[in-house]
Amino acid sequence: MKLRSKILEINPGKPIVFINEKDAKAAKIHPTDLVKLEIGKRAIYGEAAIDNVNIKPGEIGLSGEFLSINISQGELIEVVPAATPESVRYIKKKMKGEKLKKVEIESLIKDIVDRKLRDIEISAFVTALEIHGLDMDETASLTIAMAETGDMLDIDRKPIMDVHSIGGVPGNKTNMIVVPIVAAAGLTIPKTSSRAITSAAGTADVMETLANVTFSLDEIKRIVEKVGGCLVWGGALNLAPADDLTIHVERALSVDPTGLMLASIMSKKYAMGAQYVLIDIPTGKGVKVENLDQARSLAKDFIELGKRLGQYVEVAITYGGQPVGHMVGPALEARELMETLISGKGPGSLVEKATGLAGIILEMGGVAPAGMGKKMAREILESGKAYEKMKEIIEAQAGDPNIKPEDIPIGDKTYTFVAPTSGYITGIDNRAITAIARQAGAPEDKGAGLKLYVKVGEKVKEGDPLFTIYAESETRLDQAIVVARRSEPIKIEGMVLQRIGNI
Ligand SMILES: O=P(O)(O)OC[C@H]1O[C@H](OP(=O)(O)O)[C@H](O)[C@@H]1O
Ligand SMILES: O=c1cc[nH]c(=O)[nH]1
Repeated sequence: MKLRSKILEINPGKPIVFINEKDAKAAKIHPTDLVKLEIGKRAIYGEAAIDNVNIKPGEIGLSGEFLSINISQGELIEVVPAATPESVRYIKKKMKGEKLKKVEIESLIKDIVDRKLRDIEISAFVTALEIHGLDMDETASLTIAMAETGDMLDIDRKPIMDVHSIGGVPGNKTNMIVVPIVAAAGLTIPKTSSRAITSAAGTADVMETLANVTFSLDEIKRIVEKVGGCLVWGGALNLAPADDLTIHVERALSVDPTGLMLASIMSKKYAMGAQYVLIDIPTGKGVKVENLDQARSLAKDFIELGKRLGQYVEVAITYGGQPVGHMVGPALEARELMETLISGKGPGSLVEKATGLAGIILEMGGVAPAGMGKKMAREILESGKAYEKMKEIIEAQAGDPNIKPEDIPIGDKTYTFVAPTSGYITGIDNRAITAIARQAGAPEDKGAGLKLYVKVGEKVKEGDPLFTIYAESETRLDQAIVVARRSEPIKIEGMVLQRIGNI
């Protein structure tokens, strides 16, 4: 059936094809069906929705997501129901726990990128990976397929360094301090980040409170050639384009299957042309990797995958037993890291982790002698050189380089929890902290999150503040308070943990 295009000024987050019910019935198209649009020799795909208000018979409404495809207003388009993609069979194969072949993985990734697989099928794929995993051959095929379905950055500088955290720990704004330290030392570090997956703030969400994170590859190249580094959102570029489409589903489920995580991270590093990559694996209770054995095994996988991609990879297993620093949520984290960069001092956990990671990269890149990287990283931070470099990066990414931490807007609806009893902080529940911050609206509401006043091992008196929740709406604040009351985000105990007698 040929219908006339009507480009709509709406962006539902995925390509939606709106059809009048009369035409839908005639063409045998049902709501949520996959629809194929034939425009000359091109075929593109979207999900069907019925709209009798804005779309007349003979018209087809196309959501803003189709704009990049170069369709003009009023163009005649052949609209047909699409056949079920072959890759759905491969998803079912993985659901049964079978190994996928390279060609099957390539076909799956191509179908995700071409939008032939809808969120419902991608979600089944993510779930199958969460349950059955991928072996190293499958992971390598997935990584290369994810990278090669997109563009590759080609920067004429050597060496190209990169850093990536597997995430999972609340308040992990560390790489926003690592990147300016490394770039200030003269190394090139084109850092791409994803938005939050399981946490309340991905690095791209935090950076977005300070500058633009959405650039084309040419723009990234110009930024990196000018200032030596960047902090951009991987999903904005046509770089490993399947990554953001799968992350969108992972975020809703708050899962990050290991094989997909390896491919997601390493495909972005591969596409950016990184030669030396440092991977941060936060390890501890309530994060993605809970013990050292699991961390070492994952480290081996990253190193092996790097070898297959021609990259030199090192891994830092870092302490993830409680949040990094005191702030959780995009704007709050941005305030904390900018305060740290400006003063050269900050919470011990943040400064230790950032200078430790940056130090390893400085040694990998050959600008610091072995064993001296951390000291050099700390000097760069304390001397203000890292802050000066961050200002350059913010300016190159169209932000205000002179922004003050207190100018970064945070939620004005707040609620503070206080210690119900005196004692020592014996635990901070990472999962509960993330759940509270997300319920408060993070990462979408940039000002939402929470501020911790205490860390593990510290002493509190009854009535001392433990943490403040920040939200941008009363409703979100109330919901976050309920989540906080239901969980025990901060554990306080006296020095006597248990009394046992009469055994
Ligand atoms: O904690 P969750 O949300 O699961 O993980 C996602 C975060 O981890 C990585 O951090 P970085 O960019 O290396 O700093 C990703 O890019 C993203 O920002
Ligand atoms: O970029 C990232 C980070 C963690 N996990 C992923 O899947 N991707």
